[in-house]
Amino acid sequence: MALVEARGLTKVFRRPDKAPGLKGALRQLVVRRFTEKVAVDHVDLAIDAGEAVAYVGPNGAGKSTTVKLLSGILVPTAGEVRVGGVEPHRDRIANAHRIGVLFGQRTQLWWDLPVADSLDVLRDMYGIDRATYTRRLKRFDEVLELGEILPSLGRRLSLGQRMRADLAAALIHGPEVVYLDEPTIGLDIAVKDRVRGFLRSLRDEGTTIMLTSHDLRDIEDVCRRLVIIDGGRIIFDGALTALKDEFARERILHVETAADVPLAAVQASLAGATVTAGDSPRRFSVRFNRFAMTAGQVVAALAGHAELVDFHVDEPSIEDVVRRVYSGELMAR
Ligand SMILES: Nc1ncnc2c1ncn2[C@@H]1O[C@H](COP(=O)(O)OP(=O)(O)OP(=O)(O)O)[C@@H](O)[C@H]1O
Repeated sequence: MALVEARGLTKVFRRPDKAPGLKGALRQLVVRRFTEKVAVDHVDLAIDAGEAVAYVGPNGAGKSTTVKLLSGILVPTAGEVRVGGVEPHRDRIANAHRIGVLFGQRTQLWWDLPVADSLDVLRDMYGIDRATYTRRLKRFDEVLELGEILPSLGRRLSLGQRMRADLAAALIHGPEVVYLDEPTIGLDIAVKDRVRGFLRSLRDEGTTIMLTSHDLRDIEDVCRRLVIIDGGRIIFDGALTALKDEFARERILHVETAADVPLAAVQASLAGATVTAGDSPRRFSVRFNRFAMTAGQVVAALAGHAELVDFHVDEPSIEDVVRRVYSGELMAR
């Protein structure tokens, strides 16, 4: 059985529909009207222990709502959810010991306490023994340079410092599953890299990770599986490489020639490809389907028009591919 399991998981929010002003308020007292928003719509998800899954989608897609359902903060409107066999919203305490949650936009540190005290409160709450606590803090310090921020009050931290402290707070009890929402937002490049390395090591030690990020480097570095949600529904669930392989048919050959070349003639010799002018008459690019023709064939066709000075082939980035799945241009599933 998967460690995290959701079947037909659905969350509908009801918001009172109130017209503005006193009249609207009075009318609402008499006839209560609501607008319903289906934030998560029949989501099926199974995550095995030790998997690292990226959970991505455009703004408002339903990512945070899913994480809140999985962490027991919200009660599902319909469907089932289990983490390690426990229904998170029914057994919040058992679930809290098992999971770690980081919401990039919110903190779980106490504003008026030094970070060290916040972590100490968590140590007490989770009943972590001193030796384990000290070992974990040492490790966090190595990766997150926690030592320097331990004496600072929660409210004095910069965004980057807060994120590092919050990561420590989310992981101090050694959770089996961690839900991380934008864990590298606001961090400088060097710290981002270290956090990613740290998440990879957690994954390799068997921690299950569900990662939400708009930074596709986070995803590529940490996760092998990608789940894309849009409009509350899962529109892709598979290996990152499968997404790339399935959809990244496109290759772009960038060319520089020794002499000006009439692009219409180039286009005519490359049926099925698209030729686009570059920033000079001797530079252009050819977009082609790598399953229909090879880069070698394209180069051979171009060599018939002019001497090639330089060329290189680009493949679409995963960011590009995901963007196209969102936009409906590439249909997955
Ligand atoms: N408490 C709530 N009451 C009413 N509607 C809500 C509530 N929480 C979320 N929604 C709506 O549900 C939808 C999904 O929101 P959610 O926060 O899960 O999206 P998200 O994918 O996490 O977006 P983002 O990337 O912007 O954080 C949105 O349309 C949002 O407005």
